[in-house]
This record gives sequence, structure tokens and C-alpha cells, in this order.
Amino acid sequence: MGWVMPPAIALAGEDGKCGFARVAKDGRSAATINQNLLMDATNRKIEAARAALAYVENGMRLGIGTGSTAEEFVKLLAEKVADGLKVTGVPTSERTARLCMELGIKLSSLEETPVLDLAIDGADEIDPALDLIKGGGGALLREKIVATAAKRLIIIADGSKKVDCLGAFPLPIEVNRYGLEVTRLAIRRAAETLGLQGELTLRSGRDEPFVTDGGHLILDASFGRIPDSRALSAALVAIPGVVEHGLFLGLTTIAIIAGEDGIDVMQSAG
Ligand SMILES: O=C(CO)[C@H](O)[C@H](O)COP(=O)(O)O
Repeated sequence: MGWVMPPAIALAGEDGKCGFARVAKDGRSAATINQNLLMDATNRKIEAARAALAYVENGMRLGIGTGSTAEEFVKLLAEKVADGLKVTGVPTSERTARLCMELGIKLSSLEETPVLDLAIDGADEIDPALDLIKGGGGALLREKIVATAAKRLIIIADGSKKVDCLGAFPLPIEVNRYGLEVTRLAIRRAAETLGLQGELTLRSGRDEPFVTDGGHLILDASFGRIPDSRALSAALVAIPGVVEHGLFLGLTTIAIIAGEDGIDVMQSAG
């Protein structure tokens, strides 16, 4: 599951000051407004997913992402499949595989289908160069392998995912269980060398701690701002206990972002 949290809302209090109040000036409760914000975000995810469908052609080998936005895409894709579209999907997680199977989308594996025409996935953050933070749903390793197997990667998201600089969303780092504390220290040292500081939190889940489809753990790194994502990426992959990290650099072909003013389609310069 992605980090789908309603943003905290600042409502006008009785004294007219901006602050958190239980009832807005127009009488709507915070719960109602939060519900509406969630609905807006969901509708935008659906619109981005619908726009991505236009890139799917009959016979395609398709990488299928993980998370709430990717799931909206899966539901729309399943409708097209029911109408006769033929695609072969390669899922990026067990969760996505289950949904595809429930909805009748034919699946394959990367062993059988190592080259994909297109991958479609969500993201936690997207910067102006279309570099990403991914892995809020814990599927970053398979997502990155699938994205790399695909000739094109289309990212679908609602406008809240757009950032000027990556890093406000905690960076997921998938690590081996063995030597966890050694790896944590090595990540901290590597980050500090690059001027980055912040908590490295072991992700918890229904099973404690959260365990990825590959059987690994996730450390979420709250750096706040990552000015040089390429240097951080290189430093992280050099640490033996790091399996993969959620910086997706230079992989995105197109980002489809649904915001307040409609859909923005951004193409990578590369
Ligand atoms: O990287 C991911 C999963 O590992 C997701 O694509 C990312 O977390 C976005 O999720 P959502 O669409 O639910 O906001």
C-alpha cells in the first residue's frame, strides 16, 4: 500500500486565524473535507490512469506497477481486456499479480518475457527531470527491474506527487536482513558525506517489520531534500547490504500527472 494519507488541512478557525479547527467556516467538518480531498486525489489517479491507457496497444508486453494509482490503471485495463484487448502483463508485486488475476489480465514472468514494450507505474515524488522516488508501497526492487526491462516507462500520478527537489518523501532503501545495523550505519555515513542527515526508520507492517516480496526489509530515509540524487544513488548501491533504493533516475519516458487544471503529459528530455 502506498502512503495514501489525507494531507493535514488547515481550516479557518472561529477567530478567522488559520489553524486546525473541527468545523470550517462553511460548516463542513474536517472529516468531510479530508474525505473530499481523498476523493479528488482518487479521481485524479483515475484520470491519469485513463490517459495512460491510450499508450497501450494490442499485443503489448506490459509491466504493471504497484500502488493505488497503478491499481486504478489495472481496473481500467481489465475493462479493455474484457472488450478484447490482448496484452501480457508482468506484475511488479504479488499484490498487483493478485489483482490482475482477479480481473482476468493474462500474466507472465520476466523469465518468460524479459523484454517489455511498456511499463506503467505510480510514483511517490516526481521532479522536473522526471526523476522519481518510488517504493512507498514497498515494491521498489521489482518495480525497478521491470522498469529497466521495459522500452518505455510511463509514470501516472496525481499532482501532489510533483516536487522541485526529491527528498521530502522518505526515501525507501531495501536492505538485506543480515547485518541490518551495519548497513544502517553505512547508509548514515554515506549520506553524511553528501551532507544529508535524517532518520533511518525500519518500516513496519502487518508482519513486524515490513517484509518485501523479495524477503528483505526497508529503511525509510527522511533526508528532507536530496540535491544530488545521482551521487546518493551511487553511494547507496556501493553498500553491500543495500539491495536497491527508491531513486528512479533517468528511467521515466513520460509522466502523466492529473492536477486541478487537468492532465499534464511530460516527456523526458533524454
Ligand atoms: O512505488 C510504489 C510502490 O512501491 C508506488 O508506485 C508509489 O508508492 C505510489 O503509490 P500510490 O499510487 O499509492 O500513491
